[in-house]
Amino acid sequence: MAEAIKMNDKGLQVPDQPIIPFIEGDGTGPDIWAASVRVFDAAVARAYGGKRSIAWREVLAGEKAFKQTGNWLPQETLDLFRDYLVGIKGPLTTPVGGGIRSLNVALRQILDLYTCLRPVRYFAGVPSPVKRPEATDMVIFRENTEDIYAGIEFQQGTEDNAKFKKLFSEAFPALYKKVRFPDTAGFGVKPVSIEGTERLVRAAINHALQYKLPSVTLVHKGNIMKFTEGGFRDWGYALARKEYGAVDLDGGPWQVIQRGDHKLVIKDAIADAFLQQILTRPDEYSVVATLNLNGDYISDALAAQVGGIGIAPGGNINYVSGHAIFEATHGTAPKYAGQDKVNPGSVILSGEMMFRYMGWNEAADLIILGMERAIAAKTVTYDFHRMMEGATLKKCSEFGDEIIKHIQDAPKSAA
Ligand SMILES: NC(=O)C1=CN([C@@H]2O[C@H](COP(=O)(O)OP(=O)(O)OC[C@H]3O[C@@H](n4cnc5c(N)ncnc54)[C@H](OP(=O)(O)O)[C@@H]3O)[C@@H](O)[C@H]2O)C=CC1
Ligand SMILES: O=C(O)CCC(=O)C(=O)O
Ligand SMILES: [Mg+2]
Repeated sequence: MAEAIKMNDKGLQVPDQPIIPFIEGDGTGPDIWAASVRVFDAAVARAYGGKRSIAWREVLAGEKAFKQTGNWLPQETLDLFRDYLVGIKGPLTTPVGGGIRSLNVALRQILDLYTCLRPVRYFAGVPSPVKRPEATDMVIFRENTEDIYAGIEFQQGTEDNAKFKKLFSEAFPALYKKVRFPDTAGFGVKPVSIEGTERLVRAAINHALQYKLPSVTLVHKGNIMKFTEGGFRDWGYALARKEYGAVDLDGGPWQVIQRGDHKLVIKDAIADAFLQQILTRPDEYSVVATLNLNGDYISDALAAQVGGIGIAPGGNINYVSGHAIFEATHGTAPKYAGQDKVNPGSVILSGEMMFRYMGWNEAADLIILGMERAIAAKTVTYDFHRMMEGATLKKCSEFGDEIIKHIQDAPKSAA
């Protein structure tokens, strides 16, 4: 019988037939979802021989929701993600400038999915713009509910903007003088809190300790934004000391947490320098904990480094409530919509993360195996094909078929 995944004090409780809500997504989302769901079902069937299966439940958001219900993000969608705890989604469009605010960001904020977890690893054979792509092996923990992404903005020329300026100029005249062109300025507010920082940094340190990784780097622009990004750095270090017994390394500010023979270094880097060092010295970084906007930029940059956004997965997770929605790092790639062309790899690997989160490691391992073998055989979508010598071009659906073939051919021991 299909049932909901639950969370209790022992952790996530996953039945053999969990109901998993999914959003198809806008643009290339439907093509990608069609290929991905077949891979998920094939991996589960091969791993558990019918003992386990997923009861997929479509929920609406974005253009499809608007067409069918007149609402971009129906309440029912939020209710079902809340009730079923774990879900997966395709990308959703956000217009630039005016129009609706991001539905992707709204889902994260409404469900309080405070960590955007984006692992970045290299698959052998993937074409990359750097000389040693295998040296990049990082896990990004991007804060998902605060920062300039909170959407607190006052549009230039509006009544609210005028009201905000009046309050601001009266309360903080000296600061207001710093606004170079006050008459024509839009304003944004950047909230960054101790609680928001602590829960994100805690998730990053827990991950590094669980997998015995060498370092957690707090990435910020705290030299300029002292009380937001600087706060993030200071509160991160303070949390490591308070909750994990971190001690200063060579007089600080870097720290070390010792757990048996595992030495975890807590360090920090200023975001601009970090962005050049991930290219020049990627092996010096492992777990990265950062604020919302930095994390957005860093995710796409690191994805490109290991071969592109076509295989960049992610998950939005609340480790306390258990709620999680997995999704690709990329967007809707609208110019390719309906062409059965783009790489479904990011959503397929987001599903792999989802299975691992559910404790279905056998299905997750098979997805990795299928992906590795499809790439090694050079049967790839256009994004890899255009940079690979001697590759065979596959459509989005065909790349899914290739992965399924390798999953079904996998030796019993792999399943
Ligand atoms: N979480 C979400 O749902 C996200 C939604 N968005 C939204 O998506 C929309 C489009 O954003 P945009 O800035 O164009 O960024 P996109 O990530 O959608 O696309 C940018 C480029 O990345 C490449 N790309 C993206 N997806 C794939 C894929 N599956 N396989 C291969 N290549 C891929 C393509 O490169 P090339 O041209 O070289 O082929 C594409 O033109 C916007 O409305 C944005 O707000 C953006 C990010 C995340
Ligand atoms: O919500 C969007 O449209 C963009 C979000 C984004 O780029 C991201 O989460 O990486
Ligand atoms: Mg992004």
